Amino acid sequence: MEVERVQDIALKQKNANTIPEDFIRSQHEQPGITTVHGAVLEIPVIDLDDPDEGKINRSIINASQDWGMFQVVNHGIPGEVISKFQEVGRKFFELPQEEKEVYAKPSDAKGIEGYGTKLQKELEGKKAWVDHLFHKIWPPAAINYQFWPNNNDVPSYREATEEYTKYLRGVVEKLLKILSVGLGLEENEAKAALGGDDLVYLLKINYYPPCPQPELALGVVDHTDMSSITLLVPNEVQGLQASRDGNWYDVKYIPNALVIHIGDQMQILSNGKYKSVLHRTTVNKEKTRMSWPVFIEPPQDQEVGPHPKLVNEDNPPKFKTKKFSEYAYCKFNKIPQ
Ligand SMILES: O=C(O)CCC(=O)C(=O)O
Ligand SMILES: [Fe+2]
Repeated sequence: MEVERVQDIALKQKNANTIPEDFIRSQHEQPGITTVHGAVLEIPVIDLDDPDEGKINRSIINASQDWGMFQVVNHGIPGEVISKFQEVGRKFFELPQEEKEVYAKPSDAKGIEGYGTKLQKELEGKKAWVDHLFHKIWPPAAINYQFWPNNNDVPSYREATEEYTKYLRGVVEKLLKILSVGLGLEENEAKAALGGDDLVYLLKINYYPPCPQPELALGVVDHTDMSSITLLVPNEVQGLQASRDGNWYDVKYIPNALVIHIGDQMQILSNGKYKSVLHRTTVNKEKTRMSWPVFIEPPQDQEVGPHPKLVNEDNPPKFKTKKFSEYAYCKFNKIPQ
């Protein structure tokens, strides 16, 4: 095995009560110092079953401009569909290490699908307290089943994940329509400009083992998602934080709610009207935190830029138009866009 998994490091450190040096963040990042506690500001929670549709639409549009993040409840995905989907993901991470390694991202493979741990070089010398499994879940032609835990390793993984995907697609369609109308476009125009029915749903399962010094470490470090939007379900352990005006706020855990992030491609499409949210995750001393973001991404060859109907002489484009693959390459390699 080339990379040491955080899950293994956590087991070794359990009795030491300390974390290895390369997980200790600099002071300006340490959650123990930088989190605003008892915050008055709260990320909006939106009821998708509210009889007042205008209110739902306005709340989503406002939250996307203001925070770039919100939670939705009564979204139509049954609680047991979410629980089963989460249970099979948890079962994967409970497999013996060598069985998980079968699904590891091959080091020479293009793309990011597979089981993995961020390499140090990607994080400027610091390590993040998290392992992950990435694989696509939609559309069917884009799926690589080699990265889905098979039935011998995790029974029902495929059924539970497909069931969740089916319901999630309904929520994605709904949100993209609302966001499109919020820009003054026809309801299908935002989706069409992002890749239409070729939009890729990329699942990531994050596994954050217990961390002896959670105030010094971070799970996923601060970033914006590259996606158009991201829909996420966490487990019950607090950890997600959003940044606003330079401060970090906890995103309250609400059972069965979906957390929605506006990602970079939606910010670009909207010419900056919607904000791609800066966020990060903290870890817990006793408990394992997990989360299941699904990134709704343009296909690799899709050109994305400010929508032509939103730019003119008075409103020049604030972002370049480029292929999603090129955007992703620049982001990974920290090349200015
Ligand atoms: O774990 C979470 O709640 C968020 C993770 C995240 O932001 C990511 O994986 O991009
Ligand atoms: Fe993220």
